[in-house]
Amino acid sequence: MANIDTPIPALKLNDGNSMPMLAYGTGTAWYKTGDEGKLDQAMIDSVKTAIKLGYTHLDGAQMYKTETELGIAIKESGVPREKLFITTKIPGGDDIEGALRTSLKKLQVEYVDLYLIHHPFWAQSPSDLQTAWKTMEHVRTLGLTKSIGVSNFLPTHLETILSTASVPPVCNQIEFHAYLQRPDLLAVHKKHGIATVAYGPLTPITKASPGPVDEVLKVLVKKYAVNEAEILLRWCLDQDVVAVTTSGKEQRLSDYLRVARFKLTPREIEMVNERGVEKHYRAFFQKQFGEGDRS
Ligand SMILES: NC(=O)C1=CN([C@@H]2O[C@H](COP(=O)(O)OP(=O)(O)OC[C@H]3O[C@@H](n4cnc5c(N)ncnc54)[C@H](O)[C@@H]3O)[C@@H](O)[C@H]2O)C=CC1
Ligand SMILES: O=CCc1c[nH]c2ccccc12
Repeated sequence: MANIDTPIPALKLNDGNSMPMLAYGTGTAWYKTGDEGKLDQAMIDSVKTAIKLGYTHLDGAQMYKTETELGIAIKESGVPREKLFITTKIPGGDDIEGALRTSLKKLQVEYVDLYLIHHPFWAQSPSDLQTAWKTMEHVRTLGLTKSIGVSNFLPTHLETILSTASVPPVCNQIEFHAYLQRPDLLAVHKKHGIATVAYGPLTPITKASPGPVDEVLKVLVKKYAVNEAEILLRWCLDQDVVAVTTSGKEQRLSDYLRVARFKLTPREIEMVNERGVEKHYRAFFQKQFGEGDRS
């Protein structure tokens, strides 16, 4: 039974669909480096726990090699398909329709809610991205996904696909937290009505700890009687950014849901932002961005 007394808000997307603003991720903590066929029962149990607690937005990817586990958990949860928001991602631009059909089989669903191009770094030329985006539009028309979007795209990649797109991406899933605020990229999102979806939202208290936002977090933790993670997740939501987090610990998953119960003030968001820009930290795709790049 769901333990949410206050529902997680949803964000309206530019194609009219809605996305729950807190997601459970099946990548970090769960992705496999080895044999995809070896089932991870701990992950299945954790996804079922998350769904039981009230998570409806589940973030997957072909690259994580965990779509089969995600599919089993969804099926065993007993929650009707239409109550869930399921995302998965294709790593590159080859055979997008075939890759999506394979993902759907593993996920044991007829359609996903959101299909993303995981990153743009495989493309050799702008036309590679444009061709891939046309195929994304095609799989949406076929009804294999309700919405289409991208991940880890920079302004130049977005402008490239937008210049030939019939349907714009609903979102760009990016690393986003107090130490990687990416104002230029978010301005492009805003200009085109593209939602920002944050992965790595807890980085300031995990990989990049200690740091300059710690003092502000301490004050806000006391004021709202929650923990640091919840402040960081709420900091996303209060800037209209969807947060994708994860944990194998039921208590943490349960705690995160308290984000629905409070709001930060504009001044509190600003305080986190002001201290956050004092430090730069990128956990993912460092090689592709290059040392010290802040975009
Ligand atoms: N599109 C992309 O390229 C990427 C997408 N993702 C997606 O986002 C999801 C979440 O990514 P993360 O970086 O893991 O998000 P995150 O920054 O929310 O970190 C979650 C991790 O922090 C740990 N944690 C939580 N509270 C903690 C505490 N107080 N102390 C120490 N550790 C704590 C959790 O156990 C979990 O392992 C992934 O599972 C995946 O679905 C993640 C990375 C890249
Ligand atoms: O999506 C998160 C980051 C990432 C990029 N490549 C891989 C491969 C396997 C797991 C995670 C990732």
